[in-house]
Amino acid sequence: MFPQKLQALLQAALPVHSCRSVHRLASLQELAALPPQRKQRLLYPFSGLEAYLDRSVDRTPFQLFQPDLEGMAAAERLFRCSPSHRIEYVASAERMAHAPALKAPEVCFIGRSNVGKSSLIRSLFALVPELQVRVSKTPGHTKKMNFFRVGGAFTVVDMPGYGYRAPRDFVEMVEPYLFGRRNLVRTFLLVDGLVGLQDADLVAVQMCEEIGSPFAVVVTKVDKGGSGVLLSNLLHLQEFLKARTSRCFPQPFLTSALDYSGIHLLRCFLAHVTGSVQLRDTSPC
Ligand SMILES: Nc1nc2c(ncn2[C@@H]2O[C@H](COP(=O)(O)OP(=O)(O)OP(=O)(O)O)[C@@H](O)[C@H]2O)c(=O)[nH]1
Ligand SMILES: [Mg+2]
Repeated sequence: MFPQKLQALLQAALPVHSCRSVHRLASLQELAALPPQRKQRLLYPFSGLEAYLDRSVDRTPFQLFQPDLEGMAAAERLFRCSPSHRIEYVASAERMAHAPALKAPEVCFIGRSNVGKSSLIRSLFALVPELQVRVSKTPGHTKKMNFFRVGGAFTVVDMPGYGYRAPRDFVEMVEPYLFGRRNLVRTFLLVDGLVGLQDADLVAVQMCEEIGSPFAVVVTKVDKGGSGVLLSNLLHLQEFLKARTSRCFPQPFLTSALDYSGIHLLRCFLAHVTGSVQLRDTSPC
């Protein structure tokens, strides 16, 4: 048999789910072909809503994170694998004591079960399709803290969700991590754009404030449903954050794991807060 034919047969026999294909909007290069307005909405989803959201807010302390394309491209390079920069799953832990001893700056994603934590992380890592980040329609899917290494630059931690079908030992697992992990540089609290802030989120915000280190809010699933609901949830969120928090980054990050809105910006923010890229004209966040 010809070697090429043999290879083709072998490839046909490989399980097709071993590697996802890369979504076309996951890479900045592919966005160049989009109409300018669509590209702007995808890269800076907050900017289109700023006029509405900003009206009740004193602009002076309002800090927008709006890196240019060059900055986003530098961040994107960190989210691509190379032989000297491996992006990989490291370990899962049910207790802080079992968390891997990693020295790089760390960021973690918390939020209600089903809010889209794992999906968001999966879209951040979409340029590494062989990396498995498991998501599910069923709330309570992620049961442990999952650690992903981005070369030597930083670590991303996917947390189990709180609320409905949360692991019974959620508090014992997550609280010691949030209060005790010394290399944790930023906590991202996810809120569903269409559901808005829930009681359980208020407890999580309170906890983030008590931890005493900076955190940011990520609004998920902005592709879903009408913008009216999203807008009113955002106004409420913004008023709440302004009145009740002192550690939260004032700009919520609007994202969709489905159409990649805000994913490029969030990659850049992660790279920035972990000190992995230097951006022009951007103050420390
Ligand atoms: N339309 C839309 N659906 C999303 C988005 N992100 C997540 N989902 C869906 O929401 C459901 C839950 O997603 P997960 O990422 O597993 O949620 P999670 O927060 O990790 O959930 P737990 O692990 O159970 O805490 C899945 O059905 C996803 O497909 C999004 O941006 N847009
Ligand atoms: Mg999950």
